[in-house]
Amino acid sequence: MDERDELVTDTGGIDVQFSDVSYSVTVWTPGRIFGGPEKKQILRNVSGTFHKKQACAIIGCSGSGKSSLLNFISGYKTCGYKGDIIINGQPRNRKHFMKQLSYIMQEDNLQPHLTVLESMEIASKLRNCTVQLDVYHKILIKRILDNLKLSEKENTLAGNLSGGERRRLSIAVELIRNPKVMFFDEPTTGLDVVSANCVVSMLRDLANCGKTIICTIHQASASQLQMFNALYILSPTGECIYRGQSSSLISYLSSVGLQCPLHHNPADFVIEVSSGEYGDHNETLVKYINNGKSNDWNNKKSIENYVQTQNHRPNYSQHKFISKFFNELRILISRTLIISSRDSDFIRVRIFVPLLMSLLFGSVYLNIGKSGSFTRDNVIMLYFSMMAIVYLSAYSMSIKFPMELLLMRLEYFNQWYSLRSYYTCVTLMDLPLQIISTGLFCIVIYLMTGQPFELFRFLMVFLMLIVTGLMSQATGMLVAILFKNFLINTIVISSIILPMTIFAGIMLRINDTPKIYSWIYDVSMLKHSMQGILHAIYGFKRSALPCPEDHRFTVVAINGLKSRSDQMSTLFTTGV
Ligand SMILES: Nc1ncnc2c1ncn2[C@@H]1O[C@H](COP(=O)(O)OP(=O)(O)OP(=O)(O)O)[C@@H](O)[C@H]1O
Repeated sequence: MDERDELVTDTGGIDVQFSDVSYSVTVWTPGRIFGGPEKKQILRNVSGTFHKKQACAIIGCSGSGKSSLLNFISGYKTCGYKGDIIINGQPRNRKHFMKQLSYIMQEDNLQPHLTVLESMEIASKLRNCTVQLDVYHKILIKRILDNLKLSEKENTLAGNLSGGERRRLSIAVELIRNPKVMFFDEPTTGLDVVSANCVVSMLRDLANCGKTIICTIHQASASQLQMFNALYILSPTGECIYRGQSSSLISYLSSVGLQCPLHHNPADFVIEVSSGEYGDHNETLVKYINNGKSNDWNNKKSIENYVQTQNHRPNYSQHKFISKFFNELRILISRTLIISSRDSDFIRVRIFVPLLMSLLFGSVYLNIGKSGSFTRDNVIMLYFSMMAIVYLSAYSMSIKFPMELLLMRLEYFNQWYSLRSYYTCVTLMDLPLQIISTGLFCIVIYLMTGQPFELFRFLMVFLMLIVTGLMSQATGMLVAILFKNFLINTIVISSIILPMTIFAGIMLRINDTPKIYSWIYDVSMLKHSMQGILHAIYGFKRSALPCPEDHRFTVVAINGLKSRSDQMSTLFTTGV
């Protein structure tokens, strides 16, 4: 079978079954004397099945646990959950299942600085692991855009699309991968009725193509409700009060004595019932549907009908996802280059802020390095220059990275690329920026403050600053990954760097440090960087610096001294 045949052949759908799913979280209760954690049950032993070729909506009032259920079934979250997930009759293999699903969340998984067509092409390149798309894949992209009514917006930036168009583009980029199961978290929230109807009708079309569509809906109109094949309704206490066909909902409620008023939206009515507006019926309903285990209201016949109509619907491809590191890397790098060329504010700040800082330092400490009488000030200037690089590098990464982390998490969860390719791309793409900004900073400082005019000394100082900057960036990235929050990142970064400034050998002399802390000097990157910079400036048999008579010390090159510690202590203890 050639690739084209494979792309138009439906390889069978997926039934997703879950049983006795519970989810509890730890909450802090202020009512208790000293507060303290308490377990709050969000989902209570719910069960059910989402069938292939069906679009199923999970509905319920706000906070009933719809997103929590979706997160667990998709495998996006597992912590705090109990229960079994069965895929086509077999226990779920999460890794394997992830390759067959797409999760489209409320937040767009879109790069705002890419056009609609670019977003589709990059998604297709990553999916096919190719840097060049062939005619067939271009046609496939056109077909998906036509189906989702986005063809006219091909050249519009994703960030400039309307809410409904963005939602449709989020779905379009995922369709490139042709997943068998698609999860949507509130795809209609924030859309007007027409756009919401358009999205729901598209979900139904996708189900008719053979996919399993599972989505949470916050507020559904009666007409939208009818477009779904099946409904799964949660009570405010996280139990199932209905599971079955959307068309059977009214009969189901009647069978327990609840008459939906004429002209009343059944979705609104069932939510009102679950909230207790017509008395407490939840217990009866949960028992009646056996907390989702009962299959009585699911009409299999209607499912078969959709199977028969699927050939008349657009068919999205099934293709093996083969991840090739270098191709992924090339595609990610080209994507980053396009985005950077359109969003250059961050790059400009990264280059111009260090440049301005170096001009300020340079003008304050003008030609200070030429005179032996200012050696101490020169050492302090070099120390502050290094600290400027440390702070700029650590903060730039810790603040920029969390912004990308959410998108990366979604793309990675949806199997767009491997983490290895992503992190390699981030590091490689930032390296030239780091080199340029540190290079400009170093050139200005070095020349303005009158450091020795020797290329090898300059290159050594430059290298020390680059290495220190990269280490600070790595620290910033680590903190960003661990805490994922700008405010916490800022505090944590400060509390890591500030104590390190003490152990750089400048603020506190090594010999004066209590023995218990002396090991910190061995692991302090600032101390090693500072030592390297001072060696570059004053070491390597540098001749004596001119020093006026009235100064007590004539500064000599320290290279002649026997050991590194002698050199350092000479520098610091002579008051230089
Ligand atoms: N990690 C958590 N810690 C504390 N509470 C949580 C946590 N995760 C979820 N919850 C709580 O669980 C309840 C269900 O959350 P969930 O997002 O699943 O509801 P939902 O039905 O999707 O709500 P909505 O329709 O408003 O989006 C909410 O009350 C939420 O505050």
